Amino acid sequence: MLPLLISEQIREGDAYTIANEPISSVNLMERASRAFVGWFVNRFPDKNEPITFYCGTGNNGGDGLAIARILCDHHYNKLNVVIARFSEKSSDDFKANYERLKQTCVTIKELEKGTQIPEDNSRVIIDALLGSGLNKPLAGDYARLVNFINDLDKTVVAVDVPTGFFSDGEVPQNAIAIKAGLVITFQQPKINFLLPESAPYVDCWEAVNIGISEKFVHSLNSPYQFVEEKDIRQILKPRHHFSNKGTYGHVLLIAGQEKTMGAALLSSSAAAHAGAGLTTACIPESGLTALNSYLPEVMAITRRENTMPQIEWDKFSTIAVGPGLGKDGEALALLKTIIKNYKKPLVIDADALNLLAENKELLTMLPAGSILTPHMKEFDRLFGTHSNWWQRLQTSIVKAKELNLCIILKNDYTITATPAGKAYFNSTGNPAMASGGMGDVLTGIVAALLAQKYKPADACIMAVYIHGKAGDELALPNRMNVVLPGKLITQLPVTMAKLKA
Ligand SMILES: NC(=O)C1=CN([C@@H]2O[C@H](COP(=O)(O)OP(=O)(O)OC[C@H]3O[C@@H](n4cnc5c(N)ncnc54)[C@H](OP(=O)(O)O)[C@@H]3O)[C@@H](O)[C@H]2O)[C@@H](O)CC1
Ligand SMILES: [K+]
Repeated sequence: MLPLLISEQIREGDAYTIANEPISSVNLMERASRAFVGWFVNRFPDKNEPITFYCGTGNNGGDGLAIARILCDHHYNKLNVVIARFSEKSSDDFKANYERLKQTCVTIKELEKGTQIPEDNSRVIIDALLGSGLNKPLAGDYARLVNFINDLDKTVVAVDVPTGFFSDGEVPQNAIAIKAGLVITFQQPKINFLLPESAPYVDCWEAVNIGISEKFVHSLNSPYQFVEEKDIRQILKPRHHFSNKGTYGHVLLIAGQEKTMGAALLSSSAAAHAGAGLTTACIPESGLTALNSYLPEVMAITRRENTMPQIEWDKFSTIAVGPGLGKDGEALALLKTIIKNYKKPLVIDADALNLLAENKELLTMLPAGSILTPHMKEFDRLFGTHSNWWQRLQTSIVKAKELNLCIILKNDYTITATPAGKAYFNSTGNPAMASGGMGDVLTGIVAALLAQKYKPADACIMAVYIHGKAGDELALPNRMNVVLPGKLITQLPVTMAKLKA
């Protein structure tokens, strides 16, 4: 896992690396700037393209000056630097890089407080005004310059963080900040890049390694973690010879109503495709023909109106409840019966989450290690309204701990909060997956992995990753606009096999 740090910890990591590698501060800046350039030259290979750098006088500005010099060494020949002298202070590494840049043929302009901003005819803009040192919203000259740059409507590449955008903590609504087409960020994505508030400011980002001490970073034991493919490869177990269907557990999905049988079919199919040894669906009697024809692999327990279904609780390795279940009195009675009789972790999704939201006392009665899979609205119904995602992130951590549950908060970079107080950000998935039924598929995968004896936190992290990865494998190479859930399900065995290879 890649630990994600808040800006104060990022500064500590820089300082630790400087003191213990050891490396001088200006050489660390040089390393960061070279890492930036390494990525930049691949994306912007045209050396005749006019590029303007807007640099502040702190270390972010110092990076900007160093990047301009290094690009000049690479024979980029239309480089202009504008230094925003809005503060009396300048950092030592800024000063050192200013002296170095003066030795090159890069044009340097100085922009004083309150003076007119010069015309800009560049094609590409590098934003190196402010980085992770931001400590208040932009105002005055900074705000004026940032609005000017945004109005130019050019391709903007931000160094480390778009100027004015807070790396962590609550992002003020309508904040004035650079709208970057690309952010080349140092060492780790900043936590707020992974939350929806970043959408207007960060079109895409790339994290480049600058050699910050990994030992130190891990010692901070950050609650925020970024899940990468290597982490999933480590957890995923191979299927062995001489194993049989019993080895991989029995999932029971309690789902569907007459008009929402699709949700039951998708979640059951996903469980079977994600490797559950046996899958049973508890569905309304009217859905039996659909189940038998669509999914001959899946067994059925049928539900009749005003009758509680007969369930042999001990038979099942895990139970998932909710997709298409409805929120009527019968659904509530069924949910209560499940909670009363079943003592292993449950997976709770969709309508079952809304039933919990309306009957909050049930939340504290769920078996330890149970998994909730809310999207934003379901999350707020359960835990109260939130005005931003930073708050939601904090609540997910607090509630997962307090209730001894895992919470999968669905979004781009879906967050899994665990009872151990961690929040894992997923790194797979794409907008083509924004389609009805995708959540039902995820529920089926989570249940299948629980049945295969993965610990609840691992089952969540893996399911979310695999779900997104299957969507990426379908959508990205084929440039698909939409990936339908049924299609994604058939990709699951392929994706899982690749991850085990
Ligand atoms: N440390 C390292 O070794 C490495 C660092 N690296 C680079 O350093 C960057 C962080 O640099 P930084 O700490 O100097 O802060 P930076 O973002 O340039 O801001 C400068 C100053 O601006 C001020 N300020 C804040 N908010 C403001 C506002 N709203 N309006 C006006 N002023 C405002 C505030 O000063 P203050 O107001 O507190 O006096 C702040 O100190 C990081 O993003 C990365 O690019 C890399 O080279 C890797 C190695
Ligand atoms: K910046």
